[in-house]
Amino acid sequence: MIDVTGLPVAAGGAVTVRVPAKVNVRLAVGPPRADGFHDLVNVFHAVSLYDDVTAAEPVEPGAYSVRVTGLSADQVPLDGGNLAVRAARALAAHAGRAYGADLQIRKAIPVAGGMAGGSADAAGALVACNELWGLGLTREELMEIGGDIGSDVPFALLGGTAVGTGRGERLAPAEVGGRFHWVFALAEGGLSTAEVYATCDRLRAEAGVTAGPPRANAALMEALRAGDAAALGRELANDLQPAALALMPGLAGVLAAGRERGALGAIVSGSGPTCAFLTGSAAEAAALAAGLEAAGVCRAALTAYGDVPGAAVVAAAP
Ligand SMILES: C[C@](O)(CO)[C@H](O)COP(=O)(O)OP(=O)(O)OC[C@H]1O[C@@H](n2ccc(N)nc2=O)[C@H](O)[C@@H]1O
Ligand SMILES: Nc1ncnc2c1ncn2[C@@H]1O[C@H](COP(=O)(O)OP(=O)(O)OP(=O)(O)O)[C@@H](O)[C@H]1O
Repeated sequence: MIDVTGLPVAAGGAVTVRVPAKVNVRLAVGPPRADGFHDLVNVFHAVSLYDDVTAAEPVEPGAYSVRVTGLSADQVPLDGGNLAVRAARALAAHAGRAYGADLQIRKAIPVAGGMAGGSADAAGALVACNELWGLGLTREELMEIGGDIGSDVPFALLGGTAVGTGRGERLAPAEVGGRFHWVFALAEGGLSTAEVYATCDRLRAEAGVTAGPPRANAALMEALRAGDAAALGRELANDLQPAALALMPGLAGVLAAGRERGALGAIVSGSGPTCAFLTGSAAEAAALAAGLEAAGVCRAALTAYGDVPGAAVVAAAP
């Protein structure tokens, strides 16, 4: 592992929180709002790819530092723009105290990949610092603070499967009747979430389409409830997919490669460019991942299952 900052590891107490990635099994996007965001019906599903966030005593009193290791660590900002640092600062401001923290992030969630890796790190920092500083805030209170950092942050705290409305920050947990097995094909490079939403608006305008309010899908919710992978595969839908494909045309070939190899469903994950494939079992997922890698259509193909719980403390040292 590479320590990209070379900062010393802080002495004293430390709390480590594990946070899952997400895939959106339905992402229905309404027209742009006056504040620049879009109303959504966003069915989040947490999957077993995790970032670990450790919060320790600050290197200097009141200071925030961050070190990042793991997958594409060199693409993650190390200044105040890091979403984990922003979240820790927001929590300290909420508490009205000048705490400071030394944050360590071990990344396994692709950066700028449409799987909410940055949001996961923000959620991890909120849970870890809440514990480190002994604040005792509830998960609901942390979700409120997290919603101001990013639309996906409250879900990273909640986990499981949930329907997000508003910007995606208002969550209602959904029932899931079984384990779903996924393959995630990682792309070279990332996509900017804001640019993908803007491209969605542009493509709709060019096609003369006026988007109505985003709508739920009863058949999808029933497939989740029944644990029926074949039915879920048929109902997967992402309104941002045409925009992601317009910005990265090669993704169409990745989706086709997964379908040809028997995936039950193939979709761009969130704002992309990661492509998600649903399969019928862990063995099918492993075979599909190997097939996609052998075909050379992606940077790497990872297997994971869902759903899994949201941000949780996995280690704490006094
Ligand atoms: C694509 C998804 O990942 C699906 O879960 C999310 O909608 C994006 O969530 P996120 O990365 O947390 O995004 P935010 O940090 O809240 O917003 C980044 C940018 O995405 C656009 N954005 C985001 C959410 C939303 N409901 N409407 C939007 O138009 C806005 O341009 C915004 O400035
Ligand atoms: N801790 C962090 N981890 C990853 N990216 C971060 C972090 N903090 C800030 N960023 C910035 O945020 C950008 C988006 O990162 P992120 O990995 O959250 O994208 P994403 O997975 O596409 O998110 P989403 O699915 O929520 O749209 C990155 O390009 C990076 O510059």
